[in-house]
Amino acid sequence: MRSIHAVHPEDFKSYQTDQIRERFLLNDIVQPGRINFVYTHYDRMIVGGANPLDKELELGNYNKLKADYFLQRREMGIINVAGDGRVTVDGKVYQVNKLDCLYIGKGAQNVQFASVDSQKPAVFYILSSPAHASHPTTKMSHAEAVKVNAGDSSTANKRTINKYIHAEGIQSCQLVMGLTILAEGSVWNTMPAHTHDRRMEAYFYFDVPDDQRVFHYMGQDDETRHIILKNHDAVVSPPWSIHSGSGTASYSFIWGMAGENLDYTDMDLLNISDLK
Ligand SMILES: O=C[C@H](O)[C@@H](O)CC(=O)C(=O)O
Ligand SMILES: [Zn+2]
Repeated sequence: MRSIHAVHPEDFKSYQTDQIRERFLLNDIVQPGRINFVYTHYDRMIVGGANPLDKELELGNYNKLKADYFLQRREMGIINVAGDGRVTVDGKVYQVNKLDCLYIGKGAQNVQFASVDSQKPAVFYILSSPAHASHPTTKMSHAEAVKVNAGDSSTANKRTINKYIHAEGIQSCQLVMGLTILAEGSVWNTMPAHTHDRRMEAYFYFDVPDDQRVFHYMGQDDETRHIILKNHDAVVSPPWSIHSGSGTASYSFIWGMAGENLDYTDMDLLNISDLK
């Protein structure tokens, strides 16, 4: 499990393209037939992916966690972004199809990931943060997620925000998780932009056509930078940074946070006209 360390906003101002990519880009989490994780030092959020083919993939233990098993002191949120899949938690099987979410509470010891059809494999995006209590393992389908319509086609930011793990949804210790789908012809997410000093955030872009890219914006509001992402790339957003993107085509993305609170609406909104 690779680690990434936290970056100071003053240092970030001098970063060039390579350094921005090295410190924030998680481009290696989805690999065929593998399960991969990156340990971030942003609220100790672990970001991962599981792409099972013919064989199911077992959630392993990692030296870095110094735990008896992965979820001994952690909780986990999983969203499938591809073919039909199954997640088994301590012997109980959950059907997790595209855009469905499974929350696994602290204390679950055995977790396996499988694809229903290896020709159309599942891609499970995984977040895990430290947990102090055990909340029930809960599945929420895409249809059951709370939906918020945001933006407008006249500003190319019409999108539907789907909330799964949050204060009024699936209960957790600190994980907040959901996904946003851009309407056809809309390309801007999270604009107007915001920060939330109380929570880190990670974005994972999916359903980005192979020959298209997302320009993801980072940095303090008066000192922004961009990083260009392809399908299945994730990017970490420090608490001081905006996180917003514009694609060369429509796309979807999973957002996930950990930190002080579970309140989705705790955002410091920025004026577009103040961005630099
Ligand atoms: O803190 C919340 C997150 O940044 C996202 O939920 C924002 C988002 O999906 C959007 O506006 O499109
Ligand atoms: Zn945010």
